[in-house]
Amino acid sequence: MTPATDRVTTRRSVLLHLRPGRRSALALAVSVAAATALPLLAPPITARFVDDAIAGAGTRHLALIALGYLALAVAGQVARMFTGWLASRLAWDGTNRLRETLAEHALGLDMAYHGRHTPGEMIERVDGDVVAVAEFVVAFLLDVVAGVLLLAGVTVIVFTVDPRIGGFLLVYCVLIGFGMARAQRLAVPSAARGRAAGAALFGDLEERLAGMEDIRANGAGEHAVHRLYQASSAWYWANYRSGRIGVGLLAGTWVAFAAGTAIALGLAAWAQRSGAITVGTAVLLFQYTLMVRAPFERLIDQLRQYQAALAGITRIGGLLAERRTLPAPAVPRPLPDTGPLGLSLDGVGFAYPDDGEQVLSHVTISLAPGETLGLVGRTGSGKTSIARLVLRLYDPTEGAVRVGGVDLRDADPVSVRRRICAVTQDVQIFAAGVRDNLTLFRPPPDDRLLRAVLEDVGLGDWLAALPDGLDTVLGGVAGSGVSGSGVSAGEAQLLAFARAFLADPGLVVMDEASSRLDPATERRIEQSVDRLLTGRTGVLIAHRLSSLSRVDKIAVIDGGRVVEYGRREDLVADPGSRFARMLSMAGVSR
Ligand SMILES: Nc1ncnc2c1ncn2[C@@H]1O[C@H](COP(=O)(O)OP(=O)(O)OP(=O)(O)O)[C@@H](O)[C@H]1O
Repeated sequence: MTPATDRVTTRRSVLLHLRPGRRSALALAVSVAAATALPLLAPPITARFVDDAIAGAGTRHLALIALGYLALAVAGQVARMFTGWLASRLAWDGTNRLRETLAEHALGLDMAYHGRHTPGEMIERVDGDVVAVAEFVVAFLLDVVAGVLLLAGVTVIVFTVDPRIGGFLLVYCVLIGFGMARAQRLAVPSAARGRAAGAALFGDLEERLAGMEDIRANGAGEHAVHRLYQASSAWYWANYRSGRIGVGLLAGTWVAFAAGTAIALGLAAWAQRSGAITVGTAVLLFQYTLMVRAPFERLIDQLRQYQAALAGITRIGGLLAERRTLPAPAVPRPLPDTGPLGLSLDGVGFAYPDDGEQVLSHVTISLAPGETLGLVGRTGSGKTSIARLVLRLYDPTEGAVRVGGVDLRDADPVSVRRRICAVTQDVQIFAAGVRDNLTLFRPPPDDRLLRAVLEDVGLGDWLAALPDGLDTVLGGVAGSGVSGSGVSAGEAQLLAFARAFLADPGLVVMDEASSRLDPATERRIEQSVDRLLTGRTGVLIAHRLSSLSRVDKIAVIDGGRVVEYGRREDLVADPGSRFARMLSMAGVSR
């Protein structure tokens, strides 16, 4: 497929989401036709009024014509308002469908994709671009379709009244339309640059806000403000350039219209003088010439929205065309439905797709169902990367990761998400009720079970202190800059354990919290870790060597390789082992 046909296909796939139902489309077509036809009937009434007035018609007769004109004007306005209402309702229905598809698609994309795009950029795509498209669809129906129909109607009528003036109007409309189409080609890329600069600014802003605590604590405020200044300035200049093009186009059309109206008026006056038409018909022709101006002006007004929408549709299409790099298995195999799951990594090698740099090599580890493994190693050694492979956020570039005897590349993704659970140190608390925060928006089990789980992880008193119990809306982690009903870092960790207990997985991957917690919370977390690992297979990325007292096996990772691997008690008993040396250096009792 060529890039051009590719672009057409992706645009079509976006527009298909916006297609209304048959009945709505019919209602819209009728109201657009009425909103266009009614104003076209007005000039003949004015012409009649002028001719009858010149011929000396009575006041009553003229008043009736004037009333007819008024009724027509009101009916035209009503039709236009109804079209506007219907068009925006249908556009929002369509764009909501599109937003849903986009959000679902984006959530299904790999971590590799999300690593390349900031959350702010995704928000701009799923919301900003979709809004631009919605606004354009409304404008397209009201101003573009209705405008083009009106132009066609005016030309046909003027042709039948006076073919010479009709011919002039046709040439004039074609020239203006051609000029605008050329101008649009000039304007679309500059509008696209404006929106891309906007997306970059919002992406930056989102990242800075999310990292507020680190930025403040490390005195990086000045740098952050400078980056924002650069992004805002790029946005300003991109918009300034596209605005300048828009203003230039508007000025150009004004001049073209003034010239066209003057010529049409001259032609009408000449035709009337030569006796070909009446004064009323000359007024009618003049009115029709004026009518041409409004749709063209609205068209050029919409050009900016059209550019934004076209650029938006292209980017939305690009996002929809984005495919997972993790291939779906041809015949998905479910992981064992119950009980702990065995885990084996056989000769695993891995490089992140973005930079292709080898971060893991020849990693071979195996855990029987119910066994637990502690991963230790310096920062950047590859522990998190191993965890990501076990969660199938990426596929290994060499070797295989098997869970419950099933190669994760062949495993049914639904059962992978159900049977393997991650407890990370970066716990996301959603601005939602406690219930939804525990079940992650899945249908909640019985409240008694939720309370029991919270009690078990040591959050019983916390729940009792909440104003609305399980219905209390949480807003964020304390100190994260997000307002909310006080969830401390420790409580957030405990909530993550409660989530894991509710999910009841067969394999748990845990990234131990490296942040300092008070001793009481730390004890509660340790107890929760113990209970969560009981009867389950577990991989624990430990930042404190003392946490490893509970695991069966230890793998010491260095530079992406397993440099030591064995049963914990064997390694502890061997004074020459790296692990034993690490324990003595850290002063941790064995
Ligand atoms: N998304 C990514 N894209 C590219 N490279 C990455 C990515 N994440 C990590 N890396 C690189 O992979 C290597 C291993 O990182 P990893 O996060 O697995 O180490 P770690 O042992 O978990 O470190 P830490 O203890 O600091 O969390 C590092 O060199 C890191 O820079």
